[in-house]
Amino acid sequence: MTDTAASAPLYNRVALIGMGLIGGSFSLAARRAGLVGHVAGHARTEATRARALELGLCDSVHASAAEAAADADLVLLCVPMRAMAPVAEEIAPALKPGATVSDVGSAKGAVFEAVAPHIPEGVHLIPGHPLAGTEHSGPDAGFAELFENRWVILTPNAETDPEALARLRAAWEGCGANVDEMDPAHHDLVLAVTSHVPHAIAYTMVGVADDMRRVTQSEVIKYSAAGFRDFTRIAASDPTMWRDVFLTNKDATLEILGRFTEELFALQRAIRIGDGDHLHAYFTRTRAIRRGIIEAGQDTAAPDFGRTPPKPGTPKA
Ligand SMILES: NC(=O)C1=CN([C@@H]2O[C@H](COP(=O)(O)OP(=O)(O)OC[C@H]3O[C@@H](n4cnc5c(N)ncnc54)[C@H](O)[C@@H]3O)[C@@H](O)[C@H]2O)C=CC1
Ligand SMILES: O=C(O)C(=O)Cc1ccc(O)cc1
Repeated sequence: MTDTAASAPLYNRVALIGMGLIGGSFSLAARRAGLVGHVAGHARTEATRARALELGLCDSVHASAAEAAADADLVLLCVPMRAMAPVAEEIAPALKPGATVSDVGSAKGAVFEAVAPHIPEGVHLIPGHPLAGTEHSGPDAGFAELFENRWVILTPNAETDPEALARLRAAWEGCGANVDEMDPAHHDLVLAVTSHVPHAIAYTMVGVADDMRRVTQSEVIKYSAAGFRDFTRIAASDPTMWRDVFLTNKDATLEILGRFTEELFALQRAIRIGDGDHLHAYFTRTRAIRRGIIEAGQDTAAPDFGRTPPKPGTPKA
């Protein structure tokens, strides 16, 4: 990263539309690596704008998203999924020819559908998704190390300008991420399996436990083992963000939830009829999958996916 810092920034002016966990983390990482020049930030409330300046997430703050986007070389949409379309419509007239518009939203088909109609000729739209986050939100949640050794998926298409794509890829790599490209529909299915449905399960399980708690008082929380505590962490994620994820990745989520429910019913039946062979065979298969992941060295994201931000001044590992 020292080399990058010494060279010219990849983007002279960046507009961050939304300065919460992901927008704030991108800014801290990109500024630390010298990848960006001036960062103009937009947030809806005066309190967030003031806090973002205080935390050094941006150089200037703007009450209007269009004002922040004006003259920017990169406009990064870091808002909840269903805010993408209104924001794109608002900034469209201000976009500079040759600029890149990207985003960090958790579903990719919906972003393209919502944003592309507003993007003027000569502006490059390259949707993206960092597979990194925590259950925290808002400007104080951001930290520069969030993307280190995490995947960022970009979803370009046949018309995407190769130079604009290479520059965006370099920006995320400069933030410490590994970058892959994917078709948006494939991305949405993969993420439904690996992130969206697991969140739905966590939300449901915590809801069930909460109902139980009314019967057992505090026992559910008091005696919960690590698995359930992880569920409570995930279920503490931002309700607006996750409402939007499920509503905008509807088809893939319903497809995977359907398959999940079928498997769950089969498991439920095996327990009811005492089919130990079914249970044993199922658990043997899933254990082999986990071991395969570890043996292939692909378990890099798991141990601290929801790690807490390092304290200011903590030396980098
Ligand atoms: N939280 C996570 O772990 C991850 C989130 N994402 C995606 O990143 C995006 C942002 O998420 P976070 O940074 O976690 O959220 P956040 O809640 O921390 O920040 C969102 C920002 O958007 C602003 N905002 C909300 N609605 C807006 C609107 N209608 N117009 C303008 N600004 C608006 C908020 O004021 C805030 O500054 C979402 O699309 C989410 O799906 C992607 C990867 C991980
Ligand atoms: O905190 C966790 O466990 C996460 O799963 C973070 C996360 C949330 C949403 C995404 O689109 C990507 C990553």
